Amino acid sequence: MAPLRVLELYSGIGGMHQALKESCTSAEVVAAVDVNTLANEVYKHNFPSTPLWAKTIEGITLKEFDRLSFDMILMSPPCQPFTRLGLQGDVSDPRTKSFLYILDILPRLQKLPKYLLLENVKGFESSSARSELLRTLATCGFKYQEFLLSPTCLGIPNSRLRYFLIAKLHQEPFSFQAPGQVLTSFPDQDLEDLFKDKVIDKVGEASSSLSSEEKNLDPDIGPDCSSKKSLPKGAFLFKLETVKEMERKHDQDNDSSIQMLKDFLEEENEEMSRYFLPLNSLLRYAFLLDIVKPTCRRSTCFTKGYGHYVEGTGSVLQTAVDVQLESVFKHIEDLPEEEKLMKLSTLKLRYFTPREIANLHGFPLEFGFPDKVTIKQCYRLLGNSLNVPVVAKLISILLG
Ligand SMILES: C[S@@+](CC[C@H](N)C(=O)[O-])C[C@H]1O[C@@H](n2cnc3c(N)ncnc32)[C@H](O)[C@@H]1O
Repeated sequence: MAPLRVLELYSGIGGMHQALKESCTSAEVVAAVDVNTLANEVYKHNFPSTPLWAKTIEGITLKEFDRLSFDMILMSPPCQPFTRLGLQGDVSDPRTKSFLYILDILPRLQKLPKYLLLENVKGFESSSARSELLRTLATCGFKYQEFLLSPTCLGIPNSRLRYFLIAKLHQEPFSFQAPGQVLTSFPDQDLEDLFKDKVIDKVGEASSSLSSEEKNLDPDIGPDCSSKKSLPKGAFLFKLETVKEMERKHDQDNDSSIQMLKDFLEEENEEMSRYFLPLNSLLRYAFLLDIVKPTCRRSTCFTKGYGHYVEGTGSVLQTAVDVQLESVFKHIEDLPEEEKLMKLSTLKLRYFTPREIANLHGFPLEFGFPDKVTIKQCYRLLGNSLNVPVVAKLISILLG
């Protein structure tokens, strides 16, 4: 059989392409489209033979689309119009224009693609853009299924709750299809559970199977710390964390179905010193950081501001593994600044390296960044990207 002809829209650094490879599908990406010059350079570095269209999607004509004669669309449209802490401009946000253009083009194609996969943030499921998408899919005769999934459901110690839609044309419905419901686990994960409580009955309602962190987590910005700040002082055990949050973290760290972070970490060496948190950040933000050890089985969503903004952009790593976090933070607020800093420094906190984030995202070791890309730029690009094994599994389900 001829390889599937795949069109990758909003291709960024190529997370979708990587997932397609990992899914072992016989496929060829016939065009990858993105306007971001730097992302395109990273894409080219890793997928040199793929035709890269460095232009806006709305600049591609119907004729050009038709000429590509693709069987599948993989796409991650910009998320900002749908994030909870964003302005939620939805369809009126200019960044949604290209997506609406795709929806307009789709029914007019000479040959409709057989398959479609879309990734976006949690929040998309209750947007008007999603309603438009479903309307277009119905017009064209697609069967679809929606999901809200995090890498934790594949045993990966990273929260990155994302909306996914898979759709196929003129075929039998998916065997597990749950119309009008957003599934929060993969269909082969205990089917019984799936239909008992692992669905969102009405769009936008959080399912009982999501962890409390994932229910509250802002998909792009990370946990909302402002609510913690407004809690009465007595509610904090230490580090502005509620007992409930600490229990949740403890439970996650004891969940042996999830791997330990150490499996994803680079070896500590002198080079790592550049990832240590600057002292002023330590003093200012220590109470708000999500601090994890290599033996933890969790980390919060790494966003594009990681390494630049400290608060809520992703976990930091405690490399002094024998130091007790609780003892460092005990009564620390009563200490003079210098002593506070001395205590905090004993934790040896550092940022995860871009390679470590790429590992958690499931990019293989051979995936790399051109030398000219700075660390900050790597964080930005990775923060915009996706979890490869989650998408690879969805592609397999879609084609299965
Ligand atoms: C959420 S990111 C997708 C990242 C990608 N899946 C990856 O693995 O890196 C959205 C991407 O869409 C691109 N983009 C946004 N608006 C666009 C448009 N109108 N035309 C083409 N690309 C666009 C951005 O440059 C960004 O790289």
